[in-house]
Amino acid sequence: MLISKYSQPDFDPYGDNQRNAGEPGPWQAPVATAPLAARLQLPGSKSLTNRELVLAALADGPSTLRRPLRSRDSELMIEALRALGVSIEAVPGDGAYGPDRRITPPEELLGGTSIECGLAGTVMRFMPPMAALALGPVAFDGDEYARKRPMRATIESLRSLGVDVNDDGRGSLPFSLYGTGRVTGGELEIDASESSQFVSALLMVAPRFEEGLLLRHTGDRLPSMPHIEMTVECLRARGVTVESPEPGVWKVARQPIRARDLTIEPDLSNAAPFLAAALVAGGTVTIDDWPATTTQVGAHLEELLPRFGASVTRHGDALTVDGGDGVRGGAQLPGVELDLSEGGELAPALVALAALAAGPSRITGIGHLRGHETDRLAALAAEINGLGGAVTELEDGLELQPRKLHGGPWKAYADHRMATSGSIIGLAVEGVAIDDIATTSKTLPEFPELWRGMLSHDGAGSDAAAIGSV
Ligand SMILES: O=C(O)C1=C[C@@H](OP(=O)(O)O)[C@@H](O)[C@H](O)C1
Ligand SMILES: C=C(OP(=O)(O)O)C(=O)O
Repeated sequence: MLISKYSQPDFDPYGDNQRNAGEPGPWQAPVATAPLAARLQLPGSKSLTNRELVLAALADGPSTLRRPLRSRDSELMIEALRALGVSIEAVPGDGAYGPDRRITPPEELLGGTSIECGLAGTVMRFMPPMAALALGPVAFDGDEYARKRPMRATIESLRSLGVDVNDDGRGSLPFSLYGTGRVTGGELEIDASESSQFVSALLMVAPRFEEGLLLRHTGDRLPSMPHIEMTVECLRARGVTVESPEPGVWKVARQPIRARDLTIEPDLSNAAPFLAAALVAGGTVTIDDWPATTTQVGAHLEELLPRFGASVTRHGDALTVDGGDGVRGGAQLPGVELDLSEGGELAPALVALAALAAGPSRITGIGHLRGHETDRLAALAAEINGLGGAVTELEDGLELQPRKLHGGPWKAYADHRMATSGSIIGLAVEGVAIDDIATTSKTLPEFPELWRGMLSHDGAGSDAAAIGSV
């Protein structure tokens, strides 16, 4: 299978975020030495950026995305769409984190190409149904671990829709399909219990199927429902009618997807480690441009962080988390019982807090995290236990007993959220050495500098200054 090397003419995700932020060896997670008084502006949402790129590419005219995310996952999506003939230009914007994007759909999507998915779930799940609308063969592959992420629902659903898919039967990357320029659509049953992205992917292209789509999820659970609601909202904002006659069933008729100019919200899931930091270091962390209403699951942090003792307030469009004295200042975080089936993406940050808590915790509903960038349940248990923790893996979650942690190596497993999870623990535990902080470039290449910036705006003298201001 021909797979092009990951390349971006106008962006080097590792440029100013060299492996371990320019430091030789592992990245020494900085310890908090004073309460925080930090204010941050975060780059755009990965989930919104990659949905809007896809929808813009399928729309009835050009769209502009303002303040889109610029990270490995979004650049992989841009390259994937370009490979199918979509024109995506960088246009000047007001963002500190990169240019805006003008997306012009082609007359006809073209195959005869290969798509590099990296480790991006959104690319490996969203692109194949779209590629089925292209004319010609399209091959898909990704990073080593990407070949372990579940893809069976994608492969089987395309086959059920009559698409010619070539794979080795393992239900994972690599595989290829042969697009004929059209998909009939109609009724389809899928088991999306391993990832909501299977549903989102089909709903986004369904308006372009000849007969639309009546999609029924057959599995016994469906994780990350807010991400499906996000997909439905993005479609509705482009004039597409999506009906859900009953839970787990969606109906989309053939109809145009409208072109649209829009501003991408900041990534609220990437806000999680920064907001969690207030509970560890003590003091306050404020995130600017927090949307008044949003489909992003990061909005649940407003209810989740108070479970660990934080107080959360909003002033205009800023959200502030006050962590009081913080673990550093002697605060005892309570243990928690959480079902995170809706917000698995938030689990690595919240598990880090639970590992620093004074009481036991049980975090469940996240069995599907075994199919994320790495097996996050195994990875979190191994790394926290390596620092002296007492974490037990459950079938669908983790149980944590309170322990005093010590410093030591922390493996990121090429998982951005493992890297940021270790950074949270490192705020309170001296000597946490993260092997690959550069892996944060998957969704937040600026993480190391924003993290250090947050710590330099502490309550010990400096004013709460904006970090990453636009
Ligand atoms: O559609 C999306 O943008 C996402 C859906 C979720 O995937 P899962 O349903 O596989 O958890 C989430 O965890 C992932 O980070 C992004
Ligand atoms: C699961 C995640 O990513 P992906 O979009 O690659 O599935 C994540 O960002 O937590």
